Amino acid sequence: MRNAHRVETVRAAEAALMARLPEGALMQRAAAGLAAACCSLLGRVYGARVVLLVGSGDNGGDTLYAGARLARRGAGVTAVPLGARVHEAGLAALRAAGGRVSDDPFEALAAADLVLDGITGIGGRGGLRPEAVPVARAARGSDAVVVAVDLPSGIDADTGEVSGEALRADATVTFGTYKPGLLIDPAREYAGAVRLVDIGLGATLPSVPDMEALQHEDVARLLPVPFASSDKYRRGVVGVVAGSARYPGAAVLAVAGALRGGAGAVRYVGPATDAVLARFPETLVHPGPPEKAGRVQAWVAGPGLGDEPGVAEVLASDVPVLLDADGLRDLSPEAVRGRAAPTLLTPHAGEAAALLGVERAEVEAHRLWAVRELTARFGATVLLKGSTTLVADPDGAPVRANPTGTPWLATAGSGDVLSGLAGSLLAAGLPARDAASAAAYLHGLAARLTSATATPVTATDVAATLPRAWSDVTTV
Ligand SMILES: NC(=O)C1=CN([C@@H]2O[C@H](COP(=O)(O)OP(=O)(O)OC[C@H]3O[C@@H](n4cnc5c(N)ncnc54)[C@H](O)[C@@H]3O)[C@@H](O)[C@H]2O)[C@@H](O)CC1
Ligand SMILES: Nc1ncnc2c1ncn2[C@@H]1O[C@H](COP(=O)(O)OP(=O)(O)O)[C@@H](O)[C@H]1O
Ligand SMILES: [K+]
Repeated sequence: MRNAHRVETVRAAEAALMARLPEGALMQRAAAGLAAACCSLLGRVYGARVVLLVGSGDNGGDTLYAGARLARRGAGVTAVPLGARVHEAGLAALRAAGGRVSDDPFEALAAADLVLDGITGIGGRGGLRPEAVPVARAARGSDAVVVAVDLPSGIDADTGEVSGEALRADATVTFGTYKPGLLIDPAREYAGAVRLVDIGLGATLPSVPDMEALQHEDVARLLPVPFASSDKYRRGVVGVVAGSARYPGAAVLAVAGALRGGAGAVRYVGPATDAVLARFPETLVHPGPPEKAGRVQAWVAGPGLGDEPGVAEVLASDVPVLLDADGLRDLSPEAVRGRAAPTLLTPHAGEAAALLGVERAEVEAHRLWAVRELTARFGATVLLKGSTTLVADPDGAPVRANPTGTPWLATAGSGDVLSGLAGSLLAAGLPARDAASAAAYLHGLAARLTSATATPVTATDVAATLPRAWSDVTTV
């Protein structure tokens, strides 16, 4: 599991740890880890030209001490102070190691091999200040590798929001724990590849994080495995209410996802039975209504449904229900709140915006807020799709950010595959939060495996690659 903690939590844990350690020890740990990461990125340190962008706080201090370590190994290190103050002891260490200070950032950046962004860390508020903006742009425009210290300056560490300009890094070296902003777009994209440096904070951080991201081994533990005594009904039957005369393909894609999600059987209910059977003869089909179709352990309703009935009927059932696409249209919180069994909503940003009564751009800029707000209003588990898929649970468990996926997934019908897959995991008995996050993980991984050759993927490809993703996750 990759854990993330909010600034307030990090500060409290740091204070508790610092009380047990000699003064400055934590900053030295951070600087040592940062310098080591820089050495591995540079390959050859001796003679490398390194520029430090130094703000007025401790983030600048980390950067100066790391710069001093690189200077001692023969790098030519130039610090560019950008704040009203500078970490004096760090600056003295850099000078003692042979580093220099320049007030012309542009000259230094033009020749740099490596740039360290130490403008702001967890103390940063708002986007970059105007005077730092041209410097950040010059860093990005240079040939240098840009490494953000703790986090890219200008992003919001707690939410992943970016208001104004932020520095775009190739890599981020973060200390002690991930920050939520490093897991959530738009900020996540600014961070590049994130490397965590252990500074001993595990001893004082709370065991329940503020956010988390599953890894292969976590997903492997969640996925259902049949036993010798299993039969198809005990493995779970997932019912799929999807498709219409206009969108029969959505039914096929949702069933494709459902067949690969570990349920023992998939029951399709709706008008696209011919299309579904032509593609997947193993499907049990029924024209509807859902309550006449036979027993299921979970329902998926909505993909390509148009104005076809079925949503109200599945909401009236006493089993877990996943609503997607047309199943979310005009959905009232009361219809969901009154249910005894779990409900999982899987909107994309546009659907989330409609449910919240805001513009789509608002959801995209404030993804964490949007997923939490939907969860609170509907009393349901919510999977918000998009560039970073988020899963929030009404019981207040840490929000999960999905670390897999690729923008190639932004292709028609891929969401239908996801809803079938997540519904199948629900039917197999996973709690809604686990079903949603394991499904997003496998779905994103399947898309990555499919697009490994940098070619466009189709929703059908993603569904067909789900078994490879499953095996990739379970054979670590
Ligand atoms: N507290 C600790 O024990 C440790 C802290 N460490 C480092 O310390 C950092 C936090 O240090 P600070 O609390 O000093 O905070 P920062 O270094 O993040 O920055 C705070 C300073 O930046 C200014 N500032 C705020 N927003 C700005 C903006 N948008 N543009 C320009 N300047 C802005 C503030 O006026 C303040 O002077 C962490 O991110 C980490 O890098 C590490 O050394 C590990 C140990
Ligand atoms: N920019 C992006 N980066 C990564 N994944 C994305 C991006 N845009 C969309 N996705 C993913 O693609 C899928 C699209 O689902 P959805 O919007 O419901 O499409 P459809 O309705 O056509 O099936 C979701 O899993 C979503 O998370
Ligand atoms: K930084």
